Amino acid sequence: MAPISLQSVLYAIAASIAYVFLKIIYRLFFHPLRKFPGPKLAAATHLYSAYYDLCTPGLIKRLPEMHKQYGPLIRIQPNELHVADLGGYNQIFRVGTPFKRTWLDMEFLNGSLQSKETLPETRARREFLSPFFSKAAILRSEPFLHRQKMTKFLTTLDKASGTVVDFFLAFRCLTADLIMDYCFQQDINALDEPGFRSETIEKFGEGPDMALVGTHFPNFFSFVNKLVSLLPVKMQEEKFRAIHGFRTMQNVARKRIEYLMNNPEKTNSKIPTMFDLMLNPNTEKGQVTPPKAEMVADGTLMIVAGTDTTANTLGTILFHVTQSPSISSRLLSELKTAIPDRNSVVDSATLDGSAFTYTRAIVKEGLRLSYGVPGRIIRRTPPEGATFNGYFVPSGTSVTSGIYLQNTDPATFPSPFTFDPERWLCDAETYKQRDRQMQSFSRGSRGCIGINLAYVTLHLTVAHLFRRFDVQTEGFTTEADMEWHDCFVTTPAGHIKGLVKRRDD
Ligand code: HEM
Repeated sequence: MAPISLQSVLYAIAASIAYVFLKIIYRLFFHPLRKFPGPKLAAATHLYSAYYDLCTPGLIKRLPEMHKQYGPLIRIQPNELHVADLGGYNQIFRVGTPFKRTWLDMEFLNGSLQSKETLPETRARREFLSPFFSKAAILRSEPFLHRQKMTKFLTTLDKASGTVVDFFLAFRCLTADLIMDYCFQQDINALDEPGFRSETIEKFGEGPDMALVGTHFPNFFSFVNKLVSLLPVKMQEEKFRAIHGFRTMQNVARKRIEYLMNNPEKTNSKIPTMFDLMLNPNTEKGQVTPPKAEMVADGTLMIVAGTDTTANTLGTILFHVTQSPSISSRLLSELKTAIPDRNSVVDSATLDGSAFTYTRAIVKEGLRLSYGVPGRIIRRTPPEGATFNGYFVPSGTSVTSGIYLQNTDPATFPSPFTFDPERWLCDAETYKQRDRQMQSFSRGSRGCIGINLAYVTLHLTVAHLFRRFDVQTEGFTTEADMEWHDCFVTTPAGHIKGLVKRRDD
């Protein structure tokens, strides 16, 4: 083969530069989205939003300012618009929406519910899962699940009284054990690890760091993933710690599925797992058992989707409550009246009663300020296109609208960044309006399937943690530790830690 000449290399470089230049000219002056306002650099290249997402706390935090400057519908990528108002959000995410999800190749989640792009595929999978996540199903399992895990969590804290506890890890151990036990009737006993230092949880926690790299550079991300998968397993797990976390979770799910497949008589237990339901499809309804790899991916998805989100909300609540003497004393006074015996464990139905109104308001405000999945949840316009704010948006355009923006809308939530549970103690009509604006669990056909499980976990943890313990975060956790960046879920800069003291009364 003849050697490549310097001249050919120079031609290739010149051709690449010309290609990029022409592409930018096209995007700025001929692209169907050319008339939409926004920074010119964002319209010219994906690198604009990639820079803000990967090198700053996230593009999402710049969006309020950008909307103020350019209006309610702005171009934030060559082929992506961002919608600011609630009407636009509801249009994209409503029940039966024709907007398709955009899925990026992610090894551990391919085939899961979240990877389904179209509504019929989503419905088929959710039909299996929705009854499993219903409020009634979660309440049925509470004596075997939440009561036991909560008791373990509180006992460990009792033993830690007088010491500083890393609640970032403690909440993740609690939520991971709960979700795995609920979904698979097996967990990793993370709550048993001294100091809540579960190796799997710590490694798993590094997963979100890579999430936005995948969003901005999907081909590169997928290429690197494939290369990594060729390395010896030990090296993969040492050098890419999140992979070890994911594999451990996958193995727990796979083991359960294989056990049930080999012991079909066990799949009719009174408290079924999500896999029992999938392995016993209702053929009259046209249900079909998903392939094993997809069931494993769904198992992994539940842990990915439910662990950090719920733990982040608990961290947000712990920080704000412990930093405000007026909020913490009002909460404690409610809890002491409603749970006179410090050591008793009440059930979640009791927490729905009027004796716990302030506790629930705290959870609601914690959900608002922890933002769920704060950033751009990407959807594509349907073949017929769509109209936002009177402007036609052509078919196949990516449109996004972030939860962060909705949850901090100052018109609905005055002083939006202040943790103020009182805002939820309002008349029914105002509550409804604020609730409609808050999107922590998103909405519609792709809204959070784990919402009931999340609420039960949040109510029980907040009520019992604050009833039994005095936690002092001041001096151990700073505002800077709580500053988050967007990694698909919110990821705080530091760990929330606090000195735990057992209450005597
Ligand atoms: C405070 C806790 C939680 C918050 C704030 C939250 C928030 C969200 C949000 C915003 C979405 C929509 C994401 C999107 O459209 O891409 C979502 C989806 C989802 N959530 Fe949650 N979540 C929480 C807890 C849970 C729990 C406990 C589980 C299950 C164990 C769970 C399972 C899921 C699943 C499977 C989806 C994907 C649904 C689909 O694609 O159709 N979540 N969650």
